[in-house]
Amino acid sequence: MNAAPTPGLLASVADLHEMELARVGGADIVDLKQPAFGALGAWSSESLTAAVMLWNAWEAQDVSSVRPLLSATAGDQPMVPALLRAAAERVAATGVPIVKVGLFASKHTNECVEALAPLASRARMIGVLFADQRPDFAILASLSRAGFTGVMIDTADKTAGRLTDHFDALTLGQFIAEAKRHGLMSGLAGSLALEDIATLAGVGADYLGFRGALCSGGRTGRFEPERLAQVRARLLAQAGG
Ligand SMILES: O=C[C@H](O)COP(=O)(O)O
Repeated sequence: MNAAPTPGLLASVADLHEMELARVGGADIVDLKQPAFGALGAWSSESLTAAVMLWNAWEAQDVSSVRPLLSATAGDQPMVPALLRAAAERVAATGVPIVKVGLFASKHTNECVEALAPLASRARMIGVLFADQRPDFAILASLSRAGFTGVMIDTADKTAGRLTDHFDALTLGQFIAEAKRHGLMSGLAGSLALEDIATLAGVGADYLGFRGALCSGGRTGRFEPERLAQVRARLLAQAGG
């Protein structure tokens, strides 16, 4: 059986300076998230607009290297269809190419996904599930029907352990296989640490997402280029087998 391809590295950043550090450090996806505002804390529209301008400038400045993808989180929103749609549309309106929307535990998840379908037809949307909220993976079919680009598992309560404390590699591999079956790009995140890479690099995810592991002083602390370099080196070393 062929080994799973090496997952890409998603680095969540809290400001434009960290955005540059993530690019220089080789992140494959630069994810605009304000960790001080929760699991999927959102940047302001003005900051997102500036980030899109910087991202476009990268394209113009350096055509030799591959520009990282750019995503942004829509905030820890209540699972009310109209509110979730408005939050996602605000982010998409700034020109950010990939919008990450948190699907927190709720009886209204399917309604929320349906409410996002019109936006998913014109913007690349990623639905974020939360391992510490025991998500129902049946939602993957709804995300696919609604036109979502991808799905990821993260953790909502950053004091309640890492992703690998909630799901083992076998379960995560089944989630990834189900996402692929539904044509969804897949990501794993949730207080991931260096030592999680060996466990997760082979489960077939398209990317692994990091924030806490990239910072000194925890996820709301200082982004450290050396930490990003360590995570990237560990990922690439896993590729080498
Ligand atoms: O999508 C990736 C998340 O930003 C991971 O953040 P975290 O390391 O604080 O759980």
